[in-house]
Amino acid sequence: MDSKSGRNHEDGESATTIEEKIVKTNGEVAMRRYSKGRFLGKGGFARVYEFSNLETRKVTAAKIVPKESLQKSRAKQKLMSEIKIHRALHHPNIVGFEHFFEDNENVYILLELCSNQTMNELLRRRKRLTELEVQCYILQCISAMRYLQSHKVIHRDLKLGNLFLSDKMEIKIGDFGLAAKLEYDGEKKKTICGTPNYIAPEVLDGKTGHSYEVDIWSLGVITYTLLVGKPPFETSDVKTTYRRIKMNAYSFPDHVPLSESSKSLITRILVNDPAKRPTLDEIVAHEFFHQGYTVPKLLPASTLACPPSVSYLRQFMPNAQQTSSATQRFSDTTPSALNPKASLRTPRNELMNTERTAKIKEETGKVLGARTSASSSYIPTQNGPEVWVKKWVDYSSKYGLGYLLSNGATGVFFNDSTKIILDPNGHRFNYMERRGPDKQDIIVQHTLTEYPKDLQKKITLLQHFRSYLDGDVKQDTGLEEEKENPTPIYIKKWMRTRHAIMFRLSNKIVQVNFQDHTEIILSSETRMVTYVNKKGERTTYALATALESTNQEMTKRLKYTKDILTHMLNGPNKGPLDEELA
Ligand SMILES: Nc1ncnc2c1ncn2[C@@H]1O[C@H](COP(=O)(O)OP(=O)(O)OP(=O)(O)O)[C@@H](O)[C@H]1O
Repeated sequence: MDSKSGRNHEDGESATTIEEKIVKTNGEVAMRRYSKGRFLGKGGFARVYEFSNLETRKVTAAKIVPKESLQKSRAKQKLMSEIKIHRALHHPNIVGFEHFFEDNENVYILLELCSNQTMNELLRRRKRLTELEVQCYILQCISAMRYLQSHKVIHRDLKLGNLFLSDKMEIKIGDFGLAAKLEYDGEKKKTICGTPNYIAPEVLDGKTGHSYEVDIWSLGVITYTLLVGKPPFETSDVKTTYRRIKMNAYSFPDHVPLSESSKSLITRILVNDPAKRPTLDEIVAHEFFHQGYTVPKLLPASTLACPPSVSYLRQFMPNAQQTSSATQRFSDTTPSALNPKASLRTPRNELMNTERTAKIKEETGKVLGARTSASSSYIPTQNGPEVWVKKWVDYSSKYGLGYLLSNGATGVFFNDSTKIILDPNGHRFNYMERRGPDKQDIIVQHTLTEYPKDLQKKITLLQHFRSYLDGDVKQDTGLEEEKENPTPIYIKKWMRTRHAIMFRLSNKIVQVNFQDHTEIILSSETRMVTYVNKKGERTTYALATALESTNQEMTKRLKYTKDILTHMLNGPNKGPLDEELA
């Protein structure tokens, strides 16, 4: 095999066509062309790009190693060994090896594309993971490690940066640059290799040689790092880290709530004598993985940015008894994961108090208004509206309006006028898009575990809004059967004025929340008005009675509501009460 690259741009970083020359068995020569796309990352010598096969359109990750870097025979040897070992491996939790070729300048290794980066980036975003997530990821690693052992392969560099995540959120072990294939069972390797934080003590010792147990050690370090947020032996210099590894000097920090079973598993694995470490089968049998609930095979993509919601966690638990205790622990171990970009999440109970809101505004400079609706603590009267907007956050400077309805559903009205409404139990959602000549909302239902790829960004945003707004609702929703809801209630329209924000719901309810915390909720169908006064007291009237009421505070706001509605329907037209309410 041979190839040549036909560059469109000289810098070699922009759009380029790479040609692979294929010599067939009958001597005929054919060309396979790839378009070199997005830069994915770089390692020691390699740069990795997205490659799409121009004929089949298949997209892969291409590791490009310049031949210049392979001049030393050791480097060449290492690359050949990586290719030889990796190409023979086929397992759902190992990065797929497609094939490799070379041209005059580079060696190209085409690998299965892992579009969700590595566990390194995941942990950077999330700070640390919940126990359920760690169980799910570690079990996938073990599945791949069992396969590696059955093929006599020691990876020798298992670390977060070599645990890739596919678009389906599967773990894929990659980078076989330091891997070794044993010739016979019981063979010991002597070469010192590995990454400082994850390196096993017997590798540092270098006397006795090492085997599969080094990967088990790294798995212990990975488990600790995912749960605690940093590696157990980490220090500012490599020598001290090595000293700590040799002395087995690590501890569990007090500020991170960890279950006894997780600590017990880590302690069992991180023992300096490799012969005393558990086997993969013993690890799987450890109580950490047997807590009376089912560990999910895969996690939703939303967990790339936010911890799984309590209602999501509940799906994996067989009965309410176990649910409450296990969910509690998951929540306790859940960090307040702030997405560095959106920074919407706040601790429970503090949600949207003035100080906190001010801080968020300061942090993001984006949130224009956020407060708890005065009605949030009120139970509707018999005649009151069935559903109203309980909390909202205006992030339309960037993405849209997020809101929580009184029935526990979370929704987003995106700036592109598409809408999402997520069921209270956090599983099913409806996506609304205005299509067709009459611009009607077309509603399509999906689940958070299965939805079209192009909705991923919107789902991540929905999760952010949900974590921010849904501080305490999830615990109240119970474990009721999920029902398909053919007519979801969601915000169809909204607007802001100087004094108020107005929502129009799909069930024709109009709600106006005023700056002074009063609210009008108007149901055109039942012709009822609910008024929430400055003290938060709520009263429901028939519309005719309300219009004739002597309660000036209410009638003024009712009139203002009418004006806003007129404004919305007829375009800008400053309401007469605008000045009065200022
Ligand atoms: N299959 C893949 N899918 C998506 N991105 C990838 C893939 N393989 C590698 N990358 C990206 O390229 C970066 C470098 O890849 P890799 O770690 O394999 O290179 P390396 O030279 O072997 O690195 P190291 O110096 O860690 O041994 C990764 O951190 C990742 O960001």
